[in-house]
Amino acid sequence: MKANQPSQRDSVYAQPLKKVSDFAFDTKVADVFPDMISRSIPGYATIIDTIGRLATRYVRPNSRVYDLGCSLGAASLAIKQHCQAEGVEIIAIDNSEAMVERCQNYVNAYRGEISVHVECTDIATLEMQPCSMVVLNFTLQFVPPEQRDSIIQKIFEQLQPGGLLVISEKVKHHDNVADELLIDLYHEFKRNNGYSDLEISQKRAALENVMRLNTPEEHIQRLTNAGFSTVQEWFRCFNFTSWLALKAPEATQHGEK
Ligand SMILES: C[S@@+](CC[C@H](N)C(=O)[O-])C[C@H]1O[C@@H](n2cnc3c(N)ncnc32)[C@H](O)[C@@H]1O
Ligand SMILES: O=C(O)C(=O)C[C@]1(C(=O)O)C=C[C@@H](O)C=C1
Repeated sequence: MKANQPSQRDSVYAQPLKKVSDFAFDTKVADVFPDMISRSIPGYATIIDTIGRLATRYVRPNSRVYDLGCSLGAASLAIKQHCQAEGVEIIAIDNSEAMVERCQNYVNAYRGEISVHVECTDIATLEMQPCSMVVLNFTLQFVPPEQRDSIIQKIFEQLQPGGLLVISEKVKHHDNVADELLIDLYHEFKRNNGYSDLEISQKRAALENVMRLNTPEEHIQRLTNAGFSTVQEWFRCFNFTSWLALKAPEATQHGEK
């Protein structure tokens, strides 16, 4: 079974709860995560597949790739499946023990040239090494907002010239009409994927304190401030979006664009 394909059905919020606790990436969530994420993020399969395809273009031979907030390793496995470059190592990081343990099992099940090193660490304190590609697929939204700038800055500094960051996020909007419409369409998407109104509202309450969203403008500003020369949205559905951010190649790094 692939880390991005439905497994056990997600029923974490199916029964009425007396008190809805903060959402956590614990064993209950990790056990149903492939089903949860594929029914909760519009375009998830496309995003994962495209991360693999981008890897074939941007991952350099004898370089590292980081998958930050890897969960069960779906992005790492897509990169491993697509990328042909030699001497590549993927470093898959997550701070949930439950995710890391299961990710290791998924990764072990796949042979191939590219090795995947799975580690349980907070990405805020992770000491990164030079790399040619970094994936932050729906991870930064769970990191305390005050830590986000320095994480993006650290990624930029460790990326080799010409390197790629793929960052996907759920976003909010300043325009209330647009924000409410996109949230409403998103809830309709969830209902169409079999979630009840109770599941949708209990999960929304659980996420309120732990998933603090930025606007697209805030994300783009943060990436630009860090030094990325190209920031391009390549996927959007409702309030879910993904950008690619490129560090300029060496020859164009000093304003010679
Ligand atoms: C929505 S999931 C990411 C999905 C995954 N990237 C994928 O493509 O399937 C967010 C993940 O980020 C992890 N996470 C949240 N904050 C983190 C942090 N500070 N350091 C490392 N991992 C973190 C969570 O444990 C969770 O597994
Ligand atoms: O906003 C929601 O209701 C979600 O379910 C979103 C979201 C996410 O964006 O990461 C939240 C938790 C799970 O990781 C899967 C999806």
